[in-house]
Formats: sequence, C-alpha cells, structure tokens
Amino acid sequence: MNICSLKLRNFRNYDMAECVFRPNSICILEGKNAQGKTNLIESIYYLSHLRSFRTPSSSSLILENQDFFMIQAQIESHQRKEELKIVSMDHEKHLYHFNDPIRRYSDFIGIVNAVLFCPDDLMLFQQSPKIRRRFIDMELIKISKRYTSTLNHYQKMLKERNSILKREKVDPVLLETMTEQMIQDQIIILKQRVSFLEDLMEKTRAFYSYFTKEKEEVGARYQTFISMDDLETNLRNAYKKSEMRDKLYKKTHIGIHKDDIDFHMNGISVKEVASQGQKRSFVLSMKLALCQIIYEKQKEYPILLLDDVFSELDDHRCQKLISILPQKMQIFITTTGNIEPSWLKDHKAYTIQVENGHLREVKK
Ligand SMILES: Nc1ncnc2c1ncn2[C@@H]1O[C@H](COP(=O)(O)OP(=O)(O)OP(=O)(O)O)[C@@H](O)[C@H]1O
Repeated sequence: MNICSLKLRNFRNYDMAECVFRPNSICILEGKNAQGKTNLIESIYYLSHLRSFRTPSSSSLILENQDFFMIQAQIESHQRKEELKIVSMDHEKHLYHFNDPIRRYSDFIGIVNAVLFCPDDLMLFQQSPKIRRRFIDMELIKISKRYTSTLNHYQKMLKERNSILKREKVDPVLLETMTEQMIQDQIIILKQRVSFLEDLMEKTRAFYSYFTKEKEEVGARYQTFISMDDLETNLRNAYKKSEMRDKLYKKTHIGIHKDDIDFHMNGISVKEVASQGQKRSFVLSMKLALCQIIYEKQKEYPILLLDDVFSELDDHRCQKLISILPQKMQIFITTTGNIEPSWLKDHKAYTIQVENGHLREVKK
C-alpha cells in the first residue's frame, strides 16, 4: 500500500500543504525541531485510525484560529486507486471515499493501513492495561471485520448488563440473556487476541534477535480471568460465581474489558528489567512483526511511520533496522538530520525538507 499524494488544510501547523510521495520507497522527513515532521506523520496515522496518537481531542489538531481541518489523500492499494477525505469541524468528522460520504467509522478505518512507531510507544510497558488492550484492539480492528463487530457488540452488551444491574429490581431473564451474549462474544475475542499475540511474538522474537547483539528472549503473555481450555464452560462458571458480587455492587466485575498483556524479557516483566534501548528494540521488533502479519493477511505491506526512531539506538541497531526494512514497503522516517546516507544504500530513498509547515523535496 502506498500513499501517492496528500493535501492538508489547517492541520496542526500546516495551513495549506500538498505533497506527492514515491511508492515503495523510504521518505526521509528532515527538519529542525518543531517544524511539522511529526504533524505530517500524524495526519497519515489519522487517515488510518481516525484518531491521533498524541491527543484524544480532534480540535487541538486544527490550526490555531481556524475552525476545521481537512486531510485528503490518494492511496494505491492492490493496484487500485482510492481517494479519501476527512473534514473535522465542530467536534464532528465527515468522511468521504471518492467524494461519497461514509457514515460508519468502521467502514473507513483500515482503508489506509499504517503502522506507527513513536517514542511514546515505550510507555506501552509502563502504562495502564487499558493502553495495552487498545494496542491489540486497534491492530485486530484493522485486520479483522469479525473482530471489530464482535468487540462493538460486546461493549454494547456490557453497557446493557451494567444498566440492568443498576435497576432497583434486577430482571433475571434479561441478565442471563446479556451474560450469554457476552460469553459468546468473549469466546471469539479471546481466541483472536491470544492467537494474534502468539503470532506477533513469534515474529517479534525473530526481528529482535536479528537487530540486537544480545541474547535476551522476549515474549508476551495474555492475562485473562479464566483458563483458555473449555472456554465456554469456564466463562459460564465464572459469571455464575460473580453474579452475587455484580448484583451487590451493581456492575460487571469480570470480562475481557479488564484483561492485560504481560510483556517480558528473559521471563521477567519488561518494565522491571529492560533498558530504554532494549524497550525501543522490543517495540520496534513488534512493529515490524505487525507489518509482516498484515502482509501475510492482506498480501501487501502497510505504510510504516517511524517517528524519531533513531534517538537512543546505537549505530549498530540503526543500521540493522534499516537493513531489515522491506524494500517493497512505503516508509516515512522523521529526523533532524542524523541519518548516515550509507545506511540507505540498499533502499530507494528521498528526502523532504520540512520547514515551518512547508514541504519541499531536496536532492541529497
Ligand atoms: N493546532 C496547532 N496549530 C498551530 N500550530 C500547531 C498546532 N499544533 C502543533 N503546532 C505546532 O507544530 C509544531 C510542532 O510540530 P511537530 O510536532 O511536527 O514537530 P517536529 O518537526 O516533529 O519536531 P521534533 O523534531 O522536535 O519532534 C510546533 O511549532 C507547534 O507549535
């Protein structure tokens, strides 16, 4: 998949910008600090995920003193051209595919498939379980329509179940119906999450051992409230056991909305043992593994966005990283200018200078 062209209006520090990108190449976005390199990456990420990776509020993406932003792009996917447009104003997003309005976000997410690495990803190991669940959900949403609809349904049923529990008199038939639907949804969600994580870790280990010299063994364990064998019976028993407590405190205490992922290195939790460089290598390996999974499932690579990837990596790891980037993948890398041209010798690469919200291709 390639993004062929991008138009921005009032997005962050871009009042009006247009740029053409080369397919299956590395695009180096070079510029001094605070010029708009990450903002550009953010606009491509937004096309893919309909949310920013830096802020939950769409209004902070609008250029100061303006009342809307627009992102427009031409995408090439499976030899087909796609035209996408997002206009965000008054806290609402208006989505268009070839100028036809799209009402459901889930019909838009995934048309552009972008995988991002940014320095804040290292917080994945530190932050709350919600962030780790969101990580796995966002990736599965992009590759499985069934996962998306089941997760949406589960969240609806969970809300319903909680509202039933809050009533003065709890209707036992309604409660059982909701619980049963949640059980069926969770069987699908749990199986997909666990198998996705296994696949992701198998590939992550291969990348990690390639671009680090050390011999650490990295992995991840999915942590849920029941054992994974005979899921249906285990789930039913768990909900039966929790019913009294749920009724007493008027909310659902168990479910996949509380699960977590334990990332580990040599069997010890990453947040306890890993150095910054090791965490960075682990996350990067995971992102490359993700690209590989997407390639296997969709027969084309996603767009890879690498924001400030080289700080804190030693030269050996930087070179290794570039050498394992697939040549058939479109990649955007932001830098203040610390990329050695020799690292890029096996790739098609070009440089776009980013200066105060203006883009200009430069010869290197
Ligand atoms: N809504 C907005 N309106 C106007 N300017 C904005 C808005 N949001 C961010 N900016 C400006 O964008 C600039 C930051 O851009 P960006 O985060 O892309 O920097 P960068 O080029 O990646 O820099 P660094 O190398 O330091 O990471 C800052 O000058 C900031 O003030």
